[in-house]
Amino acid sequence: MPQEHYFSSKPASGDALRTIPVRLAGRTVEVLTAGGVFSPGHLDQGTRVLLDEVPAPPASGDLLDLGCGWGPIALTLALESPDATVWAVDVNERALDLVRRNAARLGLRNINAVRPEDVPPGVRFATVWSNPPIRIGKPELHAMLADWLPRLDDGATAWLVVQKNLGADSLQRWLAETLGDDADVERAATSKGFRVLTVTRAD
Ligand SMILES: C[S@@+](CC[C@H](N)C(=O)[O-])C[C@H]1O[C@@H](n2cnc3c(N)ncnc32)[C@H](O)[C@@H]1O
Repeated sequence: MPQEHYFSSKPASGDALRTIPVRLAGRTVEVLTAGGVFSPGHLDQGTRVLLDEVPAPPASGDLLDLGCGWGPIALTLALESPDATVWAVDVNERALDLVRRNAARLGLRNINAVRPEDVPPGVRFATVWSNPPIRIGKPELHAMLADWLPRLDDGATAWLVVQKNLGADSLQRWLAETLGDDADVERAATSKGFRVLTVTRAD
């Protein structure tokens, strides 16, 4: 059997549900998590750094959490921007199921938790927030970002958190080289061993 990762599409490992308390959008909420998804026992430290560093999201439009896991980023976007449409995208179907359940628990009706291929191709994003799946490997990560970042609206910004020891600086260079004049790539913050990178699409 192939080794299982948190990015398996159908995790085989135990799916016992558990609830954990997390602080999202300035309040403590109980969310459901399960084995076979990323960081099931607690809010990942990189995600915490991202959520502490980003400005308030746009109040309307389509907002993307790329690689949503059980949903801390998507839930935050939906709590902070109730009039926006939040796309929570992941290849892991158990993660998508957890996001749907967590949205229902919090009474949120503005989250679409879907596989990447199920986001209509015409949708453009007013922002992207992501703790991207570095461990899928560099070619796969680059391909994923090259697919999604050009879908930012003109002038819109993506916020990416990456562990410094897992190649944050080389990813920043790759983004700048690859996107060229189409986007401005910056290091917005460094905290607790993580970099927060921004990619702002040209107007
Ligand atoms: C580092 S985890 C972050 C999860 C969640 N956003 C959080 O902060 O806890 C990255 C997520 O990306 C997902 N992923 C892997 N490959 C992907 C792809 N090609 N497209 C979308 N998501 C992917 C993984 O399944 C995983 O849930």
